[in-house]
Amino acid sequence: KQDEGLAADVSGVWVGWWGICLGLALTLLLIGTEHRRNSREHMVRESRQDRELGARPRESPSFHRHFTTLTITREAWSKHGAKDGAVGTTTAVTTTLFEPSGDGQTPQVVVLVGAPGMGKTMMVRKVMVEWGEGMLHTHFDFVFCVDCKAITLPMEASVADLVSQCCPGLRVPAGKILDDQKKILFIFDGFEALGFPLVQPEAELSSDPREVKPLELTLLSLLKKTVLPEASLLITTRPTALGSLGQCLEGEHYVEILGFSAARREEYFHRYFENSNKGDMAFRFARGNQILYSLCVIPVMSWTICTILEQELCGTKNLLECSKATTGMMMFYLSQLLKHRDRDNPQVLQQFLLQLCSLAADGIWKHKVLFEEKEIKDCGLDQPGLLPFFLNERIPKEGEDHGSVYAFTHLHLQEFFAAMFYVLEDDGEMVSSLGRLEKDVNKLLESYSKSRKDLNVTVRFLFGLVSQKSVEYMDKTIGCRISPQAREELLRWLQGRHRGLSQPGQALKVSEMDTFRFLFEMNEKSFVQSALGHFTDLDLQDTKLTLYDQMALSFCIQHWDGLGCVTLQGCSFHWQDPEAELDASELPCPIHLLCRALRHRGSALRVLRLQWCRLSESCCAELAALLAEHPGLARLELGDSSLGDSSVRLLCEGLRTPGCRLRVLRLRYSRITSACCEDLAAVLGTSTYLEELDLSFSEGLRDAGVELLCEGLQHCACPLQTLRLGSCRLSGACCQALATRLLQGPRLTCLDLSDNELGAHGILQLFQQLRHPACPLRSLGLSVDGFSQALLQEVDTLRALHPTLKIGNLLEHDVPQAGAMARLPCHRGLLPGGRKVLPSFRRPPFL
Ligand SMILES: Nc1ncnc2c1ncn2[C@@H]1O[C@H](COP(=O)(O)OP(=O)(O)OP(=O)(O)O)[C@@H](O)[C@H]1O
Repeated sequence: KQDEGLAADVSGVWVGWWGICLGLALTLLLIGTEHRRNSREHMVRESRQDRELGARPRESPSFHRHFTTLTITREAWSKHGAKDGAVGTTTAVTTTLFEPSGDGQTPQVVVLVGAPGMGKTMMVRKVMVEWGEGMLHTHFDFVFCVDCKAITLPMEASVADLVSQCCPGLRVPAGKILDDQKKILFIFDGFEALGFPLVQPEAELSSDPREVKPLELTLLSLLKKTVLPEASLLITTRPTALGSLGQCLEGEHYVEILGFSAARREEYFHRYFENSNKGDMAFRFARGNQILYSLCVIPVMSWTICTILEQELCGTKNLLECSKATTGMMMFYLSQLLKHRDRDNPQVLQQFLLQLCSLAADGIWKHKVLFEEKEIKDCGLDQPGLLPFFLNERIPKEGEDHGSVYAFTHLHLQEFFAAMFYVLEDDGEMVSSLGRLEKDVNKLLESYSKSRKDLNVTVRFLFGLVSQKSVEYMDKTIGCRISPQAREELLRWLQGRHRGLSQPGQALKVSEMDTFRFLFEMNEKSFVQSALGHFTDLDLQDTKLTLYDQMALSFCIQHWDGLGCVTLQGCSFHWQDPEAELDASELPCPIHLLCRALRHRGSALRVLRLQWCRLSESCCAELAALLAEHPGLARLELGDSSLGDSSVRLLCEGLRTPGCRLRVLRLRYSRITSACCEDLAAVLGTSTYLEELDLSFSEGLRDAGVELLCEGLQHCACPLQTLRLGSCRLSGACCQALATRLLQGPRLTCLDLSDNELGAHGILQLFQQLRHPACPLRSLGLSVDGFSQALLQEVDTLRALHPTLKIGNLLEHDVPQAGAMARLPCHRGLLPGGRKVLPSFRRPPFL
């Protein structure tokens, strides 16, 4: 319903770009010397009037505010085909259209080429506004704009009639205006829509602006310059019509619109949304989804996304709840694309789409984005009423003898149609001329799993298309039938692929991010439950999680009841492009979505591993809230150089709450100092659950920190069994405090002090306590390789007293992945003195 409402709401916008009548059938805009100011003002008003948003004038911003500069290439085309060699890419400001080119010549005829929705009409409007305001193109006194999409034929008129008819109040006779040809610019917008034959005998054409002829001849005379040969022309066209246009023109200059550059995409979003917060939010959303962001190069796609997000923001005020994943946006785009087609015969569209999708899929399998004219014809796609919406004609290079070649406007559009190929209902009558491609979903999925990672986007769209919502939307809004049959195959494939990846006897884990993306595209709770119900672990290591990924992950976690263990070691959580200039202070903490999902009712989470994730303080506050609310969470592993005292203090708040039942807390490789140890000691003193505390490799902890921790250990309720302080740059100074607590903390069975320089005296202090028969310790971590003979003898004595006691290096090496190594406090694991942060693996075995 919402979708329908949205489509109805914005229908006005599409009127503009799909070339349905904007107003007058033929718009001629005119300025004469004596009327210049009045006429210009009038035209500026006209051009600026935002017809696009006519449906909602309240929100209608000025044309200037909306217009975003486009990137163009000059002379990308020539009559004989695409130019060889480098093509200059310029950021277009309209002034450049009629500026002298490299050879110093001012172009008289400019052809503006662009795929549908690339912004040709917008560019024309910009030209008119700028000229009308007297800012640009001031060498023209008269500008006439012909909207080719709205011309109704037949009709007879001379050029002078056209001028007079459109400007009835003009006191200067039209004939007089036309005398000074050089001062006139004619704009033909949407040349491809001219529905008349362009080949006419020269003799039929007019050379006199006052001569009355059928309108098609009058217009053709203007294009072929048999009349007003010194007037300038600006012609916009989709690539499809370039061939026929080239036959009419002489000495033309070609300019191709390439769309929005990266910077302009961001600018467009901010221009679209009046409210800068909303603009930021919407852009962040699009930026966080690589497919959408890439599609935003096409202005109308940017518009599509903004329009949908605007609606979402009205409803939820928060795009994090936006369920419109990529497929949803594409379907909306498609629905608008086909809005004004003839709906009388839906079978024609279904048949056309079947052929189009078959072509797209065939291309995707063969890594092919260009299609020859023959293929298009063989498939029956050469239908003028439909083809130009989907495929753009490219003119071959000089010397190439095959006909024109065609391409989809964007690779992701081809991928979308390729996915549709697998699910579009076929009434059996269609005889595919491609014929070769099998509609076999399993083959697609298997190839993707094995080697064809490039099929990822196609598979993603496939999941999106078979959702219940999509099937209904496509049927109702577009009139095209999708079969949800493939759902079963998709489900079996998802269940099977991770089973294969999990080791026998180990927990069944999901370790591919794309699974979550697929499930998010489908967006069905029950499907997630069926797909993930058998798995217990999630393990994504060293993955860069975009905002889209986080949304997908969080959606799946919320509906994954059996999820017990989450390992996201070395992952990064991006809410925006790291290089973006957007203010990040307003953003929720990077793991907000994850924590929110993990808190869902019925969550079976026991273990959460987030080492090497560079978590900020605000993340620790979120984790504290999670600890407080999630009594099932038993093990939390964090740690890297971003974890400091204030972060640990925040965590301690969560640890002290009655709801927290954490048993194991690992805070390794951190920056913590003795400053936060009082808080940790308080936790040790009060928690009745915490059994293991691991602060290994936290080099700022030092002896003072350990002494403070020992205060907590003395409480008789302290259930701590394992305390790991390996590689914390401790000296013998902390040994007295530790030795005393060895007997007081009745449950402490493992103390790891490996890779610290405790000195013989400190070690002997510990050994002395170990001799006591009541000492519960079973493992003592020490670096024994430098032990003196006397110390070794002590070890033997202790072993005789406690045969099960282990003394030796206990450091556990959860060495981070290659990428995460760079995030260590000191580069490449070396401290300033050359000492290794990560201890050597070459340790002697336990004594
Ligand atoms: N420069 C721009 N600045 C802001 N928005 C733009 C710009 N260009 C295009 N758009 C958006 O894209 C939509 C389509 O643009 P436009 O109608 O100019 O495309 P077109 O190339 O003329 O398409 P068609 O070939 O279908 O006529 C516009 O209605 C507008 O929403």
